[in-house]
Amino acid sequence: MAILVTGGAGYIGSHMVWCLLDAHEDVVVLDRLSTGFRWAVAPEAKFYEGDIGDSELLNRIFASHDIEAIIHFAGSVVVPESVADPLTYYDNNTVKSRALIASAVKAKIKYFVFSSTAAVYGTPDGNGPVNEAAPLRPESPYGSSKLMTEIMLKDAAFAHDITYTVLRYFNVAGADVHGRTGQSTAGATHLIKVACEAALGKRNGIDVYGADYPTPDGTCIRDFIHVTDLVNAHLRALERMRAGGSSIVANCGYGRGFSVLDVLHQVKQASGVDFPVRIVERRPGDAVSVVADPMRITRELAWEPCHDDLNFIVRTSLDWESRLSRRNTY
Ligand SMILES: NC(=O)c1ccc[n+]([C@@H]2O[C@H](COP(=O)([O-])OP(=O)(O)OC[C@H]3O[C@@H](n4cnc5c(N)ncnc54)[C@H](O)[C@@H]3O)[C@@H](O)[C@H]2O)c1
Ligand SMILES: O=c1ccn([C@@H]2O[C@H](COP(=O)(O)OP(=O)(O)O[C@H]3O[C@H](CO)[C@H](O)[C@H](O)[C@H]3O)[C@@H](O)[C@H]2O)c(=O)[nH]1
Repeated sequence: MAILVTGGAGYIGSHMVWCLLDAHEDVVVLDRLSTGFRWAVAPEAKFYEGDIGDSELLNRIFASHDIEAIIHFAGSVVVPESVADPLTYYDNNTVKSRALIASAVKAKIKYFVFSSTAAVYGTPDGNGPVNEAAPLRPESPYGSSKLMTEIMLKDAAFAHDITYTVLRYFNVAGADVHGRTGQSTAGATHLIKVACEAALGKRNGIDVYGADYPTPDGTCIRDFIHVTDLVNAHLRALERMRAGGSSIVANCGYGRGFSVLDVLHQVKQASGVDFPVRIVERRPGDAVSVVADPMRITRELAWEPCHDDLNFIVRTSLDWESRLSRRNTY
């Protein structure tokens, strides 16, 4: 049987594809290549270029492959973009996920893993780590669009014979330790990616969006998880469901927060480049501090992170960024 990876040409999805192939799984990828790249998909995976909302294409995929599970990464991922263009986010993340879930139910797919986000929590109460029972108060259309998909999945699984795992990612960063893939989107907005571009001279420094937040150094705090640990959690989720585990929602993070300035300090140290840092206005939609309580994933999925180290995360990101420069100058 095969695993269908939607968004498998994107940053996290392309790592998932390698991880599944390394575990000797058969992999089918569906991606419309809006932010992903065909070259990022491992050659051993079967690739379909198309949209998750195209139910005819999905029917063809289900007819051609014996799909056991769907791991659903495809979506639009930039928080401020969702604030500026909410309806596009609701369409791509919610409406099209509904179509994908409907196709999965119709085809009697057994297992579904969904990429959700810490953005469903908004700004958690207090400064401590947030667990899965915390109130769900997204502060951006991006977060709301993902929360709606979580709700649809829960209701669909109640009514139909499908088991799901919702993984709420905190801030994903780093790159494949073998250098096979990494974050490659041009004009990226993610902090570590932008900082690495600045370190390698691809940008003229970095803007820090607000240094007047109620945190020790005034900048926002995030829990950065290495992408390899993250995709391994998906593999654990699949194994757990295959062993009869019931539907579950789990945070994916390490449980430790770093401020924006902490991260920039690490990137400067690891690269040896003192790039310019400019403090500018706050960015709409940013929560102050978002750190995971990883208890559930550790316990239920027997997940053991291997790369809980900001310096390692930054170094693999820098390595990938250098590879990308060489690749683009071929
Ligand atoms: N990067 C993070 O820090 C982070 C954090 C939390 C959650 N997530 C979630 O993880 C998933 C993957 O994120 P990413 O960082 O790899 O983003 P990405 O933009 O690199 O990957 C998304 C992929 O989905 C494809 N895609 C988008 N809409 C599609 C559609 N309608 N049909 C088919 N393909 C489509 C894109 O071409 C791209 O290859 C997303 O669902 C995102 O919400 C990411
Ligand atoms: O050039 C930059 C980029 C980011 N930041 C700051 O760095 C922090 C992290 O920002 P990112 O854009 O890297 O990530 P977000 O926390 O906004 O969002 C990410 O993590 C979320 C989960 O917490 C979502 O899942 C989302 O998909 C993913 O983009 C924020 O305070 C942001 O204002 C800067 O100061 N300058």
